[in-house]
Amino acid sequence: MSGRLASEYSAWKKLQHIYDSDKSKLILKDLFGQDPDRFSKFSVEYASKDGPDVTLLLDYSKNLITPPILDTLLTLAKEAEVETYRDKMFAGEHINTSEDRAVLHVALRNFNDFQIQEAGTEEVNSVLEHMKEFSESVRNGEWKGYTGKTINTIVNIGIGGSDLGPVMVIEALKPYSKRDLTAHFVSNIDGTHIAETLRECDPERTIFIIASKTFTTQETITNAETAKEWFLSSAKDKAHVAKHFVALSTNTKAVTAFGIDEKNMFQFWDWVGGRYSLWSAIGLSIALVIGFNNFEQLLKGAHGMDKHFKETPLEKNLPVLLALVGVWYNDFYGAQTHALLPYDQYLHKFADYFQQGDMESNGKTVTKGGHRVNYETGPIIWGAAGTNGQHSFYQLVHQGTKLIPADFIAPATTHNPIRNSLHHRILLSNFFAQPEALAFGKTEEQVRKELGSGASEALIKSKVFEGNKPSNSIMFPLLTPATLGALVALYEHKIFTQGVIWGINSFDQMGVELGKVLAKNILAQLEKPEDVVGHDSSTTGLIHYYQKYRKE
Ligand SMILES: O=P(O)(O)OC[C@H]1O[C@H](O)[C@H](O)[C@@H](O)[C@@H]1O
Repeated sequence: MSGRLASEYSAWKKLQHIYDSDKSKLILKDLFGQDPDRFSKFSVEYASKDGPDVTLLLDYSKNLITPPILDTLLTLAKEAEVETYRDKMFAGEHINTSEDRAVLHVALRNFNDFQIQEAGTEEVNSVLEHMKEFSESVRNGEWKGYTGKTINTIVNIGIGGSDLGPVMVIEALKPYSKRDLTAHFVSNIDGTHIAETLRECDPERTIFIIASKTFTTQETITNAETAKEWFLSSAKDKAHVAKHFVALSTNTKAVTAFGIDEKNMFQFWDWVGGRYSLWSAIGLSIALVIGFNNFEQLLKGAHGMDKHFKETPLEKNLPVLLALVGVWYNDFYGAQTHALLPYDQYLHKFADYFQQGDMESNGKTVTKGGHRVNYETGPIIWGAAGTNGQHSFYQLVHQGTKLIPADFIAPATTHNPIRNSLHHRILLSNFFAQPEALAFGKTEEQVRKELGSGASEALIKSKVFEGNKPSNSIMFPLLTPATLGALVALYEHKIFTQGVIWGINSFDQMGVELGKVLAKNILAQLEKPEDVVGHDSSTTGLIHYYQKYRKE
């Protein structure tokens, strides 16, 4: 994050040289054959030092690396001053330079451990206390709606970072949820989203959580106004809004202007990036659904990983290792994407969540110093829960022409050990088999032997698996709140580390602005064809097509 071009580091040049000269020798089958200890050399087990017990195993042995390559990658991290910038982040320095802000999501889950100097951090505990009181009173039925009934539904209205984190966590921690409290999430401006949700809500028993850091996001404010209108069509009296609407924001003025009482507002601060905000007041829906104690466990699990990231030498540092092997494929092998493949149905939103987390953070073309990069930055993140992906896109991962590094993630035990864990054993057998198949493939000789004489050459060729496809495997005993916290923090710090190496600012999102501005301008032109001015012929043609059919 020094803003230097990564390609100027001597370790980068060395890596390029190694790649050019040794690429053909980097064959997983051979690397494993040559070194029976490869797994123990290239795996690390993380155990939390204090707080809730969390253990995580990272096996990165199925990567196209050797000890000298890993050493050079570690040198690259040193040269890029990953440790210095990490310490700057924890110290509250304004490492988000374009917005002149600190980056302190770690302060939200700090529990007074690290010394952090930044205005607002001293208020973290009181906001947590407010979240605790509120979530408990809703959960235990003390909080009543305007007709005196208890609350059975919450609707979080927010988008991007004010939506994806809570959605992912609530899905992931379903075993801990209060089953008689339904949580809905409305994000899209498409009226269908709120209309379909409101059909399932009873105005007397629903709380709307308006989640927006800025409280200016068009989608969220429009959806919130629609929800308020819908609510008031039953409740009539505006005074009832206080029982049914709360806000999560940094913008007190806009919240009160919307009509939400300041005491129903849960504050956070500009040093919390949207995509890093699930740990803040934005996590209120999480606390409501899984209970405050479990929310706190989530935070503590993340804090354990923060400590690990902050205090562990780079060669044993999980986020750093994940980041470095990622850089190896992204920048030297030319891999365009990175797949997140959790073998846990509860983690089915994990890849969606980190699409924003990673792509909004590291999808940049200029360094902090304003230079255009001459290498690749953030990868395209995608994925789906195993085994579903196996029956759709794995064909391409196994036999397609692209190199797709992947992280396989699985819990050793399940919350649903039905049929004596039969399902889980089958799930895990796939979790073990897929990285093995990707790495080691199936040779033409094997196929020939299997098919016997008479098989056509074309058929033989089509059944060959070239192998040598890299992956990481991450395992943990069970998906608990604390484990999930650690897992999410692991990826957050991976993203940070890569951003530092690439010299970019991982904490702004200028790339989302242009479309917003153009949409605002177009909205004002939608009424009449003669208003449509200042566009290219394609955009004009599309708007005219809409105007032919519009009914309102
Ligand atoms: O929380 P809000 O201020 O409503 O922002 C919601 C989202 O919208 C923006 O366009 C950003 O790209 C996201 O980073 C942010 O999470």
